[in-house]
Amino acid sequence: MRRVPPHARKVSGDRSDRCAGRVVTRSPVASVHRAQHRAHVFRIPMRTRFRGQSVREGVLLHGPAGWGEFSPFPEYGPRECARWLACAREAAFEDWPEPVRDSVPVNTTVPAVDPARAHDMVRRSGCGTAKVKVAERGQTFGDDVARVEAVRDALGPSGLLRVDVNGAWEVGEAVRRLKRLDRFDLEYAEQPCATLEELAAVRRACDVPIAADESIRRAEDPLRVKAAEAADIAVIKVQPLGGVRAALRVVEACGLPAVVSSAVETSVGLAAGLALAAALPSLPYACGLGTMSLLSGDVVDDSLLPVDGRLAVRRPTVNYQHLSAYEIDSPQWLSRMQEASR
Ligand SMILES: O=C(O)CCC(=O)c1ccccc1C(=O)O
Ligand SMILES: [Mg+2]
Repeated sequence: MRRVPPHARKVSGDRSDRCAGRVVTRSPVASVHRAQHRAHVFRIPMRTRFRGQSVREGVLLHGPAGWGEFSPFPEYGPRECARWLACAREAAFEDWPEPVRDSVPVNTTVPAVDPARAHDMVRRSGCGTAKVKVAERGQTFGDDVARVEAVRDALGPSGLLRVDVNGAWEVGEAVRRLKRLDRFDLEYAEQPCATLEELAAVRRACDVPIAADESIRRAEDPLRVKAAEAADIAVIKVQPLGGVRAALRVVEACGLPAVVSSAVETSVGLAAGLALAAALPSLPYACGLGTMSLLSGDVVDDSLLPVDGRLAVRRPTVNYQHLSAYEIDSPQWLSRMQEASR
């Protein structure tokens, strides 16, 4: 008999009656109606603006295997959203791979805030690795240098410091800027340019290791990164890749070391990323799963907050009292989920 892994065990069975079941049927009217009973739309304010957003919204699904989160970013269309939904359904109805470790190292994520705030955020996080957002719209490269300098100061010389450019730079600009930022000793640079070809060119021209994020998360073929010699590291997000098992297959096929990273989810969504990070045969880098502190609240008791830079592997359970504080009535979200399931 197959053993049910601890994180796939049924959660707080008491309310499962009103939450179990699938959202999808052939009839849009029936399925949206049904979804209203089984899906919970949430809206949680962020502590700091991140990626131009000040709230995080999505849908939580409850099934026999546990809770799943469907929280695609606003700009994602139905085709991309289908993979995010597959991740939520896997969490609610299927099982996850067995963990091979009981904790996962994480980085703290520093949004495009001023240097004093960045310093403070890193110190409070307790993490020895920080990822700093740079190239924010409306800011200058001088702002980036000041933030990176503050974060290096907060980490001390033994800390690891990575930057995330979200594809904003041209090749020449990226090479010059990464060389300047490398004064603060960069562990790697995430998505310095938008395309694979540009990433490959930057990688050839500078010593800073390159990580691919959008080139995997938003690509038709996430495996092209390896063939294009565009990156040293693959940033892996479970929702955009269609779930824990699908993401595990991407990691295996692409053959690059993986950094499992969040999409700034509640602890329900983070738990899926944590399950992947826990199951990977090798985990040489800290993961980007330390994002709970970017949200002003959570839907579980036992929030996935790192302690001493590590997340203990577990799967927290939704607390309906916490959920009710953030639950909203949103037909738009239910139809978004509906469209993703076609
Ligand atoms: O990797 C991390 O440290 C946190 C996750 C993160 O940065 C992120 C979160 C939501 C959307 C995009 C990104 C990104 O890596 O670009
Ligand atoms: Mg990124």
